[in-house]
Amino acid sequence: MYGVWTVGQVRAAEDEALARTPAGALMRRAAFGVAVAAAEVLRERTGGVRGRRVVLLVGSGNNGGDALWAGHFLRRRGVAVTAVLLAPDRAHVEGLAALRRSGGRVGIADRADLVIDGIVGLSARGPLRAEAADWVSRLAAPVLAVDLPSGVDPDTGDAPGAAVDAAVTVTFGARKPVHVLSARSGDVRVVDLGLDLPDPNLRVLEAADVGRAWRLPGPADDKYTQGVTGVAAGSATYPGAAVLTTGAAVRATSGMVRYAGWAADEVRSRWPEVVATGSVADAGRVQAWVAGPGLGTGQVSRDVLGAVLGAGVPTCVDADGITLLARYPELWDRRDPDQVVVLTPHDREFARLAEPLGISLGVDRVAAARALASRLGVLVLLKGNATVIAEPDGRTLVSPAASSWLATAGSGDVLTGLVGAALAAGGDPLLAVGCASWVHVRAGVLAAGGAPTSASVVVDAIPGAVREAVVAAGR
Ligand SMILES: NC(=O)C1=CN([C@@H]2O[C@H](COP(=O)(O)OP(=O)(O)OC[C@H]3O[C@@H](n4cnc5c(N)ncnc54)[C@H](OP(=O)(O)O)[C@@H]3O)[C@@H](O)[C@H]2O)[C@@H](O)CC1
Ligand SMILES: [K+]
Repeated sequence: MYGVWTVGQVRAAEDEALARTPAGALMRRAAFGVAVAAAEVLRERTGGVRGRRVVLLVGSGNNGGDALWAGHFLRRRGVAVTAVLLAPDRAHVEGLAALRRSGGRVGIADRADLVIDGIVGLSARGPLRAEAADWVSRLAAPVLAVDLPSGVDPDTGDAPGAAVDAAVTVTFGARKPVHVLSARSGDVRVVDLGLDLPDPNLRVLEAADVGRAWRLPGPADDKYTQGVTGVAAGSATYPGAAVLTTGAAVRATSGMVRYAGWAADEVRSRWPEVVATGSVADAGRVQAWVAGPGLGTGQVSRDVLGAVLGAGVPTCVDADGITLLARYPELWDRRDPDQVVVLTPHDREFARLAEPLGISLGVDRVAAARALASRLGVLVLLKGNATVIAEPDGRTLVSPAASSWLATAGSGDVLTGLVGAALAAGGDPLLAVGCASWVHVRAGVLAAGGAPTSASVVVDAIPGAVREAVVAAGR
């Protein structure tokens, strides 16, 4: 698990560190880290360092100062360095002097093996200004971003205009939200500045965390004790949603999965291990229900959702289930107040539910997810390229922006099944949902293997993803 801190938190910690270190020392440490990473990228991409060409895009602040100092360190390793000053009269004085001392040039960029983006860092506000945006839109070489990709908001990951698409970002002291919320950050490396940081604002699960938390069968377990997942999904029109949601739960645990709904025949024929019935009332005992994918929004679907919410176990509500909750808020009265409810909306479903409550999605997805979680007293998993999982008390996990292979039909149904299985297995619901999301992302990557994939293949990749996590945890 690693933490993510807001710009405000990092600034405060940096101020304290600046006060106890000699002037310029933190910047040189940061810039040295940039130079080391740049040399690595040059070696990986061109086979060497000496004689390679690096262009620095230098803005008016300390981010530009970092780039200039990094240019100075790269010059010492025989790299040809050219600095493009976007605000020549405000360029960092010591950094520019150091670059010039070591033989770096200032001028117009020509061909580059690597561009170092020092346009703007933590003081970034709004879209890039015209000249910077123009440079960014013409970039052809791979980019190493200093602290964060310019053009992306540090706290929300939003890119309101032209923005750097970094291969690598070297950040300082701590990861900030941009590094997990925007895929434009590329591969993120952190240079330690010895900052004294408070509790993180967000947390990110890693393979070993998931492997430690995932429920594995022990010698005393049978099919019931590992947590039975109930699935109320699918309809005559959408039997596939039932098959995918149920399948994800089947693949995620060795315990039992029950299905209740109109697609019982389809589910049985694809997953013979599932106990399938026509209604929630006949389904038998489960430790968690999932409801919603392909369920429909008619009166019967409404009754199904009410039955699930009142069943006295944790519930995950997705897709049509969310639409029903938005349309018929009285369904909340059916909820067992002692049981956790997880909602897994995409943006439109989020808006359907949140806007009547005065909560809009906007660019700050973390704030929006937290607001809805707190307002409804539920756990909200807001799907997106980066997935945000917020609890009513504010604890928040993020599954970082990664590959887009999971943007495929039925992918959400798979996630719902995984969440159900993780909830049924017990433990801290936030951790359970975070683990389900991690497995979903990883299964998506394994299923794709660099080429287009589909939800059924993602379902089949779930055991491989769980195995990776379990191995990482040394179990
Ligand atoms: N503090 C520390 O301990 C350490 C800090 N370090 C480094 O300092 C960085 C923060 O530096 P910083 O605060 O000097 O500002 P920075 O981000 O370079 O911005 C420069 C100026 O750009 C402008 N600008 C704003 N928005 C813009 C836009 N959209 N498009 C174009 N321009 C825009 C705005 O100037 P304005 O023109 O508005 O006057 C702003 O002042 C941090 O990210 C890290 O790299 C490291 O050395 C480690 C130690
Ligand atoms: K930058």
